[in-house]
Amino acid sequence: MRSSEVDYVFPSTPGKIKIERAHKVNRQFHRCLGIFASTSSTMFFWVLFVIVLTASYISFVNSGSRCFSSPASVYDGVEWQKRVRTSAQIHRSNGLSVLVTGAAGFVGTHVSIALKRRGDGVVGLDNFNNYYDPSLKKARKALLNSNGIFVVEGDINDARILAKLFDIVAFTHVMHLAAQAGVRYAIQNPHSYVHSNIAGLVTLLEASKSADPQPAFVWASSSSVYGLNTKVPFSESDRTDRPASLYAATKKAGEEITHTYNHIYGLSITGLRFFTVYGPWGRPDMAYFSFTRNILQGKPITVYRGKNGVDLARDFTYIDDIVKGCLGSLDTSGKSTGSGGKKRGSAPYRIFNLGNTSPVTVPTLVSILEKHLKAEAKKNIVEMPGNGDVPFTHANVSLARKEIGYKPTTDLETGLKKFVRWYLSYYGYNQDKPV
Ligand SMILES: O=C(O)[C@H]1O[C@H](OP(=O)(O)OP(=O)(O)OC[C@H]2O[C@@H](n3ccc(=O)[nH]c3=O)[C@H](O)[C@@H]2O)[C@H](O)[C@@H](O)[C@@H]1O
Repeated sequence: MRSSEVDYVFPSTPGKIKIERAHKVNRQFHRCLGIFASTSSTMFFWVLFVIVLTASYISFVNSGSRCFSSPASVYDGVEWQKRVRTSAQIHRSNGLSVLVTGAAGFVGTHVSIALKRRGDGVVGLDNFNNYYDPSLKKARKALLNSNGIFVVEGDINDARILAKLFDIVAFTHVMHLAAQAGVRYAIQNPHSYVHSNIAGLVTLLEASKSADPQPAFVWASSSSVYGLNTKVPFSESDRTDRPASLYAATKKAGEEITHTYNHIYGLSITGLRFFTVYGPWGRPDMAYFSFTRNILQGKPITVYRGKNGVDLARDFTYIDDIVKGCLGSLDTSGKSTGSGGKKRGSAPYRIFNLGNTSPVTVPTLVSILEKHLKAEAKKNIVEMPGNGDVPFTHANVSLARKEIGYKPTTDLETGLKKFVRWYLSYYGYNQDKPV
């Protein structure tokens, strides 16, 4: 991969490559200088030296500042700090103060608003990357702002911004929803999964364990960790060592990584295995969303089918149920026990399935959409390609019910009706906004 491509894919990766490149330029410059000095007058040499050194310094500073998603000065402003503090303010007794990563994402937006509405303090963090249409993320940000939630534009890989945020606010909880999502996209861009779901996770855990007081940490794992399991429904104690995609592997790695931070530093950890979450303000890369767009535009949709003509099925879970699961997890998370890099006792480590408990096939999903959209889909049925998909998912949520009071209440028919209503109000029948 060319370096320009690396810069594009990883906008916030600390700029080791660039800094090294700047040093290399300096070294080459000094080598040339030696040759040049021997043949020129001292005066000319020093004038040239000062000019070139200045240019070299400016170039170095510029390359350094590009290495981070945002210059530090943006975060140091009095006005900026005031916005962070105001957004984090708690307006109920025993309320929480939550740092929500991926706040301008689908689940992040809904969870942030639900927390704010019940009087908790919320500060959002989002890098607004272009995995899917950033204008949808900007629209979600506007919605969050109108609910009194400030979303900081920054990346979970940027340790400086994280340290700054923990410096300004004593967060009681981190709700970590920022991730590279999507099962099949991992074939095209594997490194983006490692960058966000592993490197970014570790950077955020480092900041969380160093914070004083340490927050409790609740984060989004995925139903995809069950991989090639055939035992249904999926329970938390089932095997998760046979992932079918790199996406699933990074989520499984996240479960192991968070365990070490729980073990060594006493961070309270709750991992939530989300099962194909859908609903208003959803993700355009997901099947229910792209099918809706194509059906309305009269374009064909591709429906994958499993081996021997078996339909694929998903335990599609409505966003409002997921939000209840997230809030229930935050409320019951228990305290972290560490400070100054040492733990004082054991802290909770929990993993819960958040699913709907009633899988629906993909062709049924399509016919529900056809009904709500009053339009027929042009179906192109093909065998499921070997790109990371699993044939079915099905959640057992008894543990989540017992521990956090989770009880899904929205069936796919009802949830899709709400989604379609939102879709038409947001994009209109003519769909003049990009998706
Ligand atoms: O629950 C999860 O763990 C995962 O759920 C979704 O992943 P997925 O279930 O694959 O959701 P979709 O991409 O919406 O696909 C749903 C179903 O439609 C099928 N599909 C998808 C796309 C398409 O063009 N045609 C098609 O038939 C897929 O094979 C799958 O069976 C999310 O995209 C992941 O981020 C999340 O972690």
